[in-house]
Amino acid sequence: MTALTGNSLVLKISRLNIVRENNQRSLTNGNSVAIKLSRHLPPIYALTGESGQVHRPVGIESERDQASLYMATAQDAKDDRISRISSAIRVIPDFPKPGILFQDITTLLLDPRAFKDTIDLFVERYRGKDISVIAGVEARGFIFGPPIALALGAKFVPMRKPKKLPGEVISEEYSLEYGTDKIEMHVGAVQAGERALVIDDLIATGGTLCAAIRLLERVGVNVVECACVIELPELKGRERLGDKPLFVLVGST
Ligand SMILES: O=P(O)(O)OC[C@H]1O[C@H](OP(=O)(O)OP(=O)(O)O)[C@H](O)[C@@H]1O
Ligand SMILES: Nc1ncnc2[nH]cnc12
Repeated sequence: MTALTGNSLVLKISRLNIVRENNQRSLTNGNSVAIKLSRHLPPIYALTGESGQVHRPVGIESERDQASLYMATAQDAKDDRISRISSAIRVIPDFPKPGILFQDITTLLLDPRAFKDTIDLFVERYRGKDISVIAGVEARGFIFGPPIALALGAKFVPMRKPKKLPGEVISEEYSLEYGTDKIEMHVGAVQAGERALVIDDLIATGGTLCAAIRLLERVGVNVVECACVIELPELKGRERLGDKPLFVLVGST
């Protein structure tokens, strides 16, 4: 539904409305303004709703305008989700050791919308990419991996800390921002030739993801990409991954 109120154009799109008022854009819930958007958009525009579907804009002057409008608005909706995710992550100084700025994703999990946005962004990226294995790293990769695996119709393979898995395992050691550790995977959980995505909440030095990649590649799995919610770029984990693609949603918050 579309309505003109004074100099405001209101587009009702599923549960979100867009208002243009005094040359400022706002998202509204019913008639009350909830969020002011800061980025510039073309004068008349569309919005991707919760389903990710792009709604058709009105008053487009040319095919070219229309194409750039779709791109701008899809990007804005994506940015909106990213900023919601970023603001839902809490940062705790000096945990677990002095000098560490701990990125706490438990607050993201308390916000169902931001948590869903996180999963949706990963699923949108990997849908149709023929991925049969989602390998999640203990512990926080166990939170984000399974819903992605279910949405993609892939299996979830836990990469566990030592002595947790009951069957025959292969293991890899790695160094951390604070300490060293080891991860293990059940023999037979994956087959040579499968296409895998490695998921974790965060990349710091990249040691954990590199160990996960080594484990999978030792048994002939093709690791297509690694995906994390957060990257700490100053720790150069991306460089440690070398040519292996890395997809992240937010830089350190
Ligand atoms: O890029 P890196 O330097 O390897 O660090 C990243 C890893 O560190 C954190 O896990 P942590 O080892 O603290 O284990 P936990 O999730 O079991 O607490 C984080 O969840 C990643 O798995
Ligand atoms: N700064 C950090 N915050 C949360 N998890 C981490 N793992 C390694 N470094 C971390």
